[in-house]
Amino acid sequence: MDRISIRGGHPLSGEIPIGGAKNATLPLMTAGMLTDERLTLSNVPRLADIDTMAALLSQHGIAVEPVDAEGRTLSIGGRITSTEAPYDIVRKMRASVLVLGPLLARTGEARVSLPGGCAIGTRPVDLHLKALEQMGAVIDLDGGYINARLAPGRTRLSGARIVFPFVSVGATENALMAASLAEGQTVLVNAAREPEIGDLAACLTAMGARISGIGTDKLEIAGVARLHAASHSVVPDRIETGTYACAAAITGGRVYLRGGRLEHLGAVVRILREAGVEITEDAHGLDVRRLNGLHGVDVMTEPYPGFPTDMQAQFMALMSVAEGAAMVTETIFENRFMHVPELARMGARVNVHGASAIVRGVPALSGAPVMATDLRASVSLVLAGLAARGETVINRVYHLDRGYEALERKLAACGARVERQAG
Ligand SMILES: CC(=O)N[C@H]1[C@@H](OP(=O)(O)OP(=O)(O)OC[C@H]2O[C@@H](n3ccc(=O)[nH]c3=O)[C@H](O)[C@@H]2O)O[C@H](CO)[C@@H](O)[C@@H]1O
Ligand SMILES: C=C(OP(=O)(O)O)C(=O)O
Repeated sequence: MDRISIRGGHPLSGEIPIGGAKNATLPLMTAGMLTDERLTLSNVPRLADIDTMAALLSQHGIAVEPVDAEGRTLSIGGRITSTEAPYDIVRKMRASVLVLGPLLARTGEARVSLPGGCAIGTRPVDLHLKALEQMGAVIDLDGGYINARLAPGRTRLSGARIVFPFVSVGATENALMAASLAEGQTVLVNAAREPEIGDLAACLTAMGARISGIGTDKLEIAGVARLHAASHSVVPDRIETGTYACAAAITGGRVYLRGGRLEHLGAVVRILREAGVEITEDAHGLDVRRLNGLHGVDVMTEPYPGFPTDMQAQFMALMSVAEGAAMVTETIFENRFMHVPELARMGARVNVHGASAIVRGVPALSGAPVMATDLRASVSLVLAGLAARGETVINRVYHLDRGYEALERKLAACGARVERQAG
């Protein structure tokens, strides 16, 4: 297995290109199942998760073909030939459950492996299932699979008023896609407002869907009988942007994040500024630098526009070298502090009490061999390694490859001493 080796202590300086968002691309690819015509997606990041989704779509009979040499523009299309999403693919990536709404809407049936838990939490899909049941699906769970079909006598899903008891990004996406082809009006109340939802809604609109309330927590969808071909450019990755902003800050450097957008960062900008990071925007990206010391700032993860859980680990790495203390509270996932013991091995002082961690900043971290069990935890160790004295070796690089394209090349181009070692 590959490893990443970092020799820390070099302020980053230079430019980092921000790619399209993984968490926008995955649902956008499943939206390609909503029509027999072609959906062309550009600004697609080259990531392991995108390959996994392409493999899943091809299992359903949908071809995902690169249009350009680099594979950043994908053409998605074909007729659905199988309505089964097998365990072997779904277990690799939870976002696979996003085929459920499109399969049901298009064919009236779906058999999708239950995604199961993962390192960060149990992550049930009950809200996805309830929403689809309210739209006329009959669902049972059997042998680890979700078996879904239209209720007897129905030929299409039907519009419904769906009130989510709490915010779920994935359940909002599945319901939004299903509602686009349902008969009649659907209202999604307490819908997720993440920029990736807005991006999906914009793409569906280009495909002929009738959606209002985009960007708010109440989406109204007037179902249409069919959707058609469209082209869509994927929104820039706000989590990649925030991660590299933390990289600049933790090394005391300055980077230009080409393609980064302030409007999508939500609370991250305010919190980073409070911590002593300067962020300015121009027409093409963000200039991020740390002028003086870092200060401890408390954060609590929340649905967008609050501070994202996908930035919690990176921010904790930053706080581990800030002056003073910071309380980091995780409210979205019950087990998202796996980076804490690894950061502690590098000299960070962190105490976890239930859903909160108290981080007491230290003057310096020291390099160590580390590993993590999920994507953002892994990248938080990369950030810590960039700031630490000596060498840090990060194992289980495949987690990073799920969500960070060319991580070591992007960092090395800004002066980081980082390399991938084939294992
Ligand atoms: C591919 C993708 O976009 N992944 C993101 C998406 O995951 P994902 O869509 O899985 O996250 P959700 O917003 O659905 O999860 C939020 C919370 O709701 C719970 N829940 C969710 C659905 C459900 O049916 N029942 C239930 O209890 C989850 O366990 C979690 O505690 O949003 C998360 C929260 O911003 C991010 O961390 C993930 O990076
Ligand atoms: C948790 C994440 O992804 P997923 O929902 O695909 O596990 C993430 O992107 O940080």
